[in-house]
Amino acid sequence: MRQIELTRVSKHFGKLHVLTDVTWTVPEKTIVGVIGRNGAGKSTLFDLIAGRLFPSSGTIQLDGVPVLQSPAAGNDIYLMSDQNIFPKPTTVADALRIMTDFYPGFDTAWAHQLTKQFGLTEKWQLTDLSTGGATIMRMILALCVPSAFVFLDEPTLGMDATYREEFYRALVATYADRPRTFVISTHLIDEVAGMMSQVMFLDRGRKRLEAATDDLQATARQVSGPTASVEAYLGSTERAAASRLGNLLQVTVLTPLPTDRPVPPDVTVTPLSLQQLFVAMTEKGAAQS
Ligand SMILES: Nc1ncnc2c1ncn2[C@@H]1O[C@H](COP(=O)(O)OP(=O)(O)OP(=O)(O)O)[C@@H](O)[C@H]1O
Repeated sequence: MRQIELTRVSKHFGKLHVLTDVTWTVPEKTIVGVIGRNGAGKSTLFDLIAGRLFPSSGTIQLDGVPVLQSPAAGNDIYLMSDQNIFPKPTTVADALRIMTDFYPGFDTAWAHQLTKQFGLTEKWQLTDLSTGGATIMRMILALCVPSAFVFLDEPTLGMDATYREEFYRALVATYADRPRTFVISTHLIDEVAGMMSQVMFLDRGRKRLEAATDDLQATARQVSGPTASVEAYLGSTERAAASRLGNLLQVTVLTPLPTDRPVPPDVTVTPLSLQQLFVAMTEKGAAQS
C-alpha cells in the first residue's frame, strides 16, 4: 500500500512558525480535503510534500523513503500550484505536448477534450489567459497527470460556479477511471464535501482533526442550550469545541452522544455540515481537543 507519511513536521520562516508538529498519513487512491483558514499553512504543507521547501524539522516520506531522496517522488507527487512551470512563450497546445513528453501516461486525449470543454483555445499563449483561464489550464494538467498523489492547492480559485461544478465532475470522473490520490485544499468546504472521503483540518499550523468524512457526518453534532442542562446531558462526553454566550453553552461533539439519558427539553442537538464543524472547531476560543 502506497502512502505519504509526515512525522512531526514543523516549518518556520525566521520567527514565524507556520507548521508545528504535523503528523499525517496520506493514503493511496483517496480524495482528501485539507481545510484551513487563510494563513493556516496549507500551501506550505503542500510545498514541503512536493519537495519545494525543506522542513525545519520532522520527516516526509513516500513509501518509506524521504521525498527529497526518493527517485519516485518527482513522478508520483504532483503539485498544482499557481506557479507557471513552462518556458515562455508557450501555447496551450505546447503545454499539453510538454506534459505528454514529461509524464509517460499523461492522458493527452482527455486533456484536449477538457480544454475544449472549458473553453480554452489551444493556440492561445499561457501568458494571455485570464485568471480563471490560467487556473483551468493548471487544473486540466493536474487531472491528466498519472501521478499517484496529486495535490491541488485552491484548485478553483478564480473559476465561476459553473466551471467549478464542471471541475468537480471531471475530478470525480478521472478518479473513477484511474483511482489515485487527490489532496485538495479549499475554503469552499461544502462544495467539495461530497467528494472527499478523508478530511484534515489545519488550524494555525497544527493538525486539529483527521477523519473519514462519513464518520464525521454520522457523529458530528452541536449540542446547545442553558449551560447547566448541556453539562448535565453531556456529562463526560468528549468535547471537540465549546463556546459560551452568557448562560448559553454550545458544544461540538464528534463521538456518539449519551444513550443512557434523554436529551433535556431545553437542549437542542443538531447535525453539522463539514463547513459548520470546521468553523466551530477553528473559531477563536474553540476548545482544543
Ligand atoms: N516563504 C515565506 N516566507 C515567509 N513567510 C511565509 C512564506 N511562505 C508562507 N509564509 C507565511 O506562512 C503563513 C502560512 O502561509 P500559507 O500560504 O502556507 O497558508 P495557507 O493556509 O495556504 O493560506 P491561504 O489559504 O491564504 O492561501 C502565512 O502567514 C504566510 O505569510
